[in-house]
Amino acid sequence: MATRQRSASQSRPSSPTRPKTSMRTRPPPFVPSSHTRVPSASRAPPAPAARAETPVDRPTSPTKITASITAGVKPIKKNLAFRRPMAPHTPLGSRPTTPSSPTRHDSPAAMLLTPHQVTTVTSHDVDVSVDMDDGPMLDSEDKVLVSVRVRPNKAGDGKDLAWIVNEKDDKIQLRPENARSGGAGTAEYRFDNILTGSDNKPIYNATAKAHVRAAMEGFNSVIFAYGQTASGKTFTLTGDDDQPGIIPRAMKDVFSYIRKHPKREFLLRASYLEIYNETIHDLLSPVPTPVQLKGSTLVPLREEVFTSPQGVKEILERGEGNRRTASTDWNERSSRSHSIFRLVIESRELAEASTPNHNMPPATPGGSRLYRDGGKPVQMSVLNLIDLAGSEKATSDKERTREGRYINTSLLTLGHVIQILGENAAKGKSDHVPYRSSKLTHLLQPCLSGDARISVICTVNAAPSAITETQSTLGFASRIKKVQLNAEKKELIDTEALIERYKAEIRALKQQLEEREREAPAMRRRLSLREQKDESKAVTDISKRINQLKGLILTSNTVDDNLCGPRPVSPSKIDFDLTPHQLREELFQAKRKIELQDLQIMSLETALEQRPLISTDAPESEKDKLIAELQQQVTELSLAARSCRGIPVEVDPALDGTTEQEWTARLKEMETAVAEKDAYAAECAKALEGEKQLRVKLEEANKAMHAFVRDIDLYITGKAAESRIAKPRSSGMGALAALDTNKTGELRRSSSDQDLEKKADPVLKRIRGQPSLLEQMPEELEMLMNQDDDFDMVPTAKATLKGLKPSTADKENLIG
Ligand SMILES: Nc1ncnc2c1ncn2[C@@H]1O[C@H](COP(=O)(O)OP(=O)(O)OP(=O)(O)O)[C@@H](O)[C@H]1O
Repeated sequence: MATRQRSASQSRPSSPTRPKTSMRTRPPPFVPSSHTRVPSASRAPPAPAARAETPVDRPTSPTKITASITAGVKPIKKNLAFRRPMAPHTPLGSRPTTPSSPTRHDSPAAMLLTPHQVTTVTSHDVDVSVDMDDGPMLDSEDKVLVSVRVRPNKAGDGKDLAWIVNEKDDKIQLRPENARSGGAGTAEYRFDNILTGSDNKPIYNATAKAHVRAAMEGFNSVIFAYGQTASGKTFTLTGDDDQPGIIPRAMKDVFSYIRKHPKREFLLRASYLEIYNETIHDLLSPVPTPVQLKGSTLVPLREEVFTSPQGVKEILERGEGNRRTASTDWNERSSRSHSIFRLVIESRELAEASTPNHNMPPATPGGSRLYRDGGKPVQMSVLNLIDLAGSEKATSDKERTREGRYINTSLLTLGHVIQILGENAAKGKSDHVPYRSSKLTHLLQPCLSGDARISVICTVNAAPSAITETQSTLGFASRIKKVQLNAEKKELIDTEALIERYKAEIRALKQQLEEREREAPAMRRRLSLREQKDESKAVTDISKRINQLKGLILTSNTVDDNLCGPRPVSPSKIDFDLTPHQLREELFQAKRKIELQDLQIMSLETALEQRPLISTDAPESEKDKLIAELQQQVTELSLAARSCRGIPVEVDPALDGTTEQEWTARLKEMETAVAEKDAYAAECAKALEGEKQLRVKLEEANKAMHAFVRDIDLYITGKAAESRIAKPRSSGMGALAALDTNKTGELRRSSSDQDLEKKADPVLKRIRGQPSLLEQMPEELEMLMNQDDDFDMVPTAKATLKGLKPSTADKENLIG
């Protein structure tokens, strides 16, 4: 089974302590907190006691620093598919292979929430040609809208179907020839809609459009798909690129509705859950965490504010990526969990800025600040879009069978609850309804008990092989039709709505800004250049925050259901009916605004110089990557710093061994490099030793040569002495010169030498009888000349010595 393992490094970090900040402190960047307690779908306005932690700090403390939700969280791969890719339209009854476990795709990027989520990319391309206001109205609002969608057969001709499908009259009936094989009768079923085909647009228009509109108008609404596995629930709810399902179409309509209601402002936030094996999981949480159902409150639950179709697309994409799916015997990508996409819609009439509501009662502690501020009540509703897991028979895979048991049990409980509710409504009873028997019914309790408008799309497989399952689904559809609803609009007159908190924060920040603005001229004289820069930065940050908060609140001017991102607000027009005094006042205000903008420009320039490593609208995955890298660096540097200071370093388990692994690898690399260098050094030493030996040999050869030369000199000197006539010849011109001359065959004796020789004739005669010194060349020199081919230098030395060795002719010349 694919379980979500929570490593130490993935554990949620504790929020850092909030630093105390003075009034001059730069306000924090807007980062809604990750987990927000939400009211249950039906109990939309939270009771003050169970007040939700909201995605922002309280308006009264705009300078508080909110912890980044992703601190310490490992980045997780982002799943790029918006919707899980649908398996190719499987022929009915075909059996794809079964993998070992369901996938909870690697949780995608842990995110830093930005106020706009994603606002700049092109809007989700959904073809919704029917305007929301032109869509169908709910005819019987106290009843569940029940539709049956028949999945087309492989050929698409409806020929081999076991059911007679009458779309025109919204009837479905088992063919008589199939009645026996299914063990069922041929009773006719009638519902609000019987739909066929693969086009998702008519399905959306018939089953969901009115409910989305109701949600925008302040009613809690639920749309869910129920049916046997592989009957087309996910295809209906999510769809694919060619056929967007109910969820993307609904989101498109939400923006379309805002666009068409210029007198209201809206705040949208989304969460995405799944119930897998009776445990609720938050599909938007970067760290897989089970969500607890406390009463009707889900904790912890991540809610994300979004401001554009692209923003919600990104949320859906992430949630879809985290859903557990697996291949079963019937469906290649079977949902193994019930998934619930929740959209909280807050809206209220735009207040006329210049007309405070003086008629309202004064604010009392714990009472409504709304009246004091001239605000209007806030409508709050929840739209739940639910894709239930499919009921199924035991499969060939153990794990799938176990999941199937959980799925079937919770669906049975849902059926049971629906039956009791139907009976209670029909017979005017109030029997106990076992909502808490399963997580699904517990979660849906507020809606099922009547406080929501409900639309159910029962998907069926009309093949003869699935008659029993189809009958069971149609039975469920019939039972839920009997449930009585009593949904009412929720209007909050208190200030707990998020939209009001944002508004209050905007007011507080604006006040701060005005104060600063008033003090600005005096301050400029008093402050140093650096302080002035800081001041201007603080001012810019406040205005930035104001703009961020304003950006979260949507109006018809700021949203576009088709284009990318919010539109700029159109400039206000000049009213020529104003008196000169009023115009002067406006002019004065405009001048002040310009001054303020100058200040902002200065601060923006400073900010530009110190701009962050990554742009704020970079994809979440990049931000997460950068955060992870920086965290890694911080950890490594702090470890290094500790070890430098001699503090024993304990390896942080949160590092998950990665640093240690990295350093071990580096150490190995260095050891290899050292070993290579050692080997090279040993080779060098060996070569040096060889060189030394060569030098010794050369020195020996040198000595031998000198001895030889000395002998020659001695011989010549001796000859001169013996002649007793001439002075001895200098050794410089002695043997070597003589030998050189001799070598060229041009040994010339001077006439005076010849004379001397004649005079020394008796001595010469004596010497001639003895062996020549030249013939007495030392043996080792001879050896050296003939051996030692090992070294480069030897041939040179050898050549020199060979050059020195006189030839027989030379010797004869010399002696003779
Ligand atoms: N109306 C339809 N037209 C064309 N293809 C369809 C239709 N309904 C379902 N399919 C195809 O049938 C397959 C199974 O559909 P899907 O996954 O939506 O079933 P499911 O009811 O959600 O199953 P599970 O409960 O196992 O998750 C998909 O490949 C889907 O594309």
